[in-house]
Amino acid sequence: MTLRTYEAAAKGRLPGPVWDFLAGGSGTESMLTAGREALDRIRLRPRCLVDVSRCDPGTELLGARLAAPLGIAPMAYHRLADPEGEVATARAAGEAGALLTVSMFASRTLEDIAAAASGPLWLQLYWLKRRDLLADLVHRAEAAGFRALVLTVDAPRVASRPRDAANGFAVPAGIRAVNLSPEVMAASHGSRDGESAIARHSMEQFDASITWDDLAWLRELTSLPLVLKGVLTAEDAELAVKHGVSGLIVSNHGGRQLDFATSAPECLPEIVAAVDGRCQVVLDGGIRHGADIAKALCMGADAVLTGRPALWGLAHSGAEGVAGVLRLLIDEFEEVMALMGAPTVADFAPSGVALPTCCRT
Ligand SMILES: Cc1cc2nc3c(=O)[nH]c(=O)nc-3n(C[C@H](O)[C@H](O)[C@H](O)COP(=O)(O)O)c2cc1C
Ligand SMILES: CCCCC(=O)C(=O)O
Repeated sequence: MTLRTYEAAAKGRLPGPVWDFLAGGSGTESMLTAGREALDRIRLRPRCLVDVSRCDPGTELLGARLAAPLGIAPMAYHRLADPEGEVATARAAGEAGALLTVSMFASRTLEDIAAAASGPLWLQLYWLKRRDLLADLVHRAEAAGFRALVLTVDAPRVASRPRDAANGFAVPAGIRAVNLSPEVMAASHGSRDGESAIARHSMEQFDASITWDDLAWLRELTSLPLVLKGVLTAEDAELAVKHGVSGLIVSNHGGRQLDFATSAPECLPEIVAAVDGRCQVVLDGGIRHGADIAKALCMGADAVLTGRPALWGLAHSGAEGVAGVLRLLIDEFEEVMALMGAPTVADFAPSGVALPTCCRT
């Protein structure tokens, strides 16, 4: 099996509009390839005659032990890909020793997901106008043993996504964001020609007025560490650190938000430099090979998240498929460690990559 085989199988199994929702991007879809192209242009600089008879891909992220610097990015509605949804994903992530970030729009309850998980869980939030619902989710996540909150900051609204608009995409009736009340999620259901229900819902329910000052409200609710997802500039990384965040996820939202943005791998070096060790940094978007993990670590990331490949695995064969996808990435990463002369994650340094000019600070 390769990731391509999982992808082809998922495409074959899923209804066209669901596939388009998973695979698609915003605007001209320029960002579906931009980050990937930047990653491909980064070359590895291996060292030789290093003892690599034992390679240990293990690491720690916000105090949690991981089998490798790898996690699953937050994605809404895993039940689109498999009836067990996030419960299957959580089992697989636990088995692989990877982090799972659960979307606020998960299609299984936080409690069921936590019961199936044996590894660390983070909960992702969009800032809803209904702050009482955010507070409820945060408290439930704490009680269920989630380790961190991820606030997605690149989506004051869901961007225009031409495939979803053309399909009049709506979340199918049998699948719901069960952690939120049906009234608040109603606009996500019910197809209308030429319009994405997901985008309509976000215009109705997301609070697009929040600013840095509002983070204090979230921080006062909980002692869980706060991670911001979707930061793409040194300026915002600096502000985030000043506001006491514990981590940043450098991300283009898988090409689904701002079209023509600087891509996440291009921004990573400037963000790592701005943060200067004051919080953890995670790269997300287009991670498709173990070598991508090595490249991210060399540029100063602490870990990476992979998105769509987990859903391909889920559509292919449920928990087993997700575990297969994670195993592929981790096995490839271990091989890259050996061939790079980097037996531990700490051995990946800036000198391990030759960066194209687009990725330089
Ligand atoms: C189907 C789908 C649903 C997503 N849902 C969310 C979400 O609920 N919250 C969020 O912060 N990001 C969401 N994302 C973005 C991912 O977290 C991540 O940034 C992106 O998928 C990573 O790129 P990759 O798919 O190329 O690995 C979603 C992405 C996809 C493909
Ligand atoms: C309202 C669901 C939005 C999830 C999503 O598709 C994304 O963040 O890309």
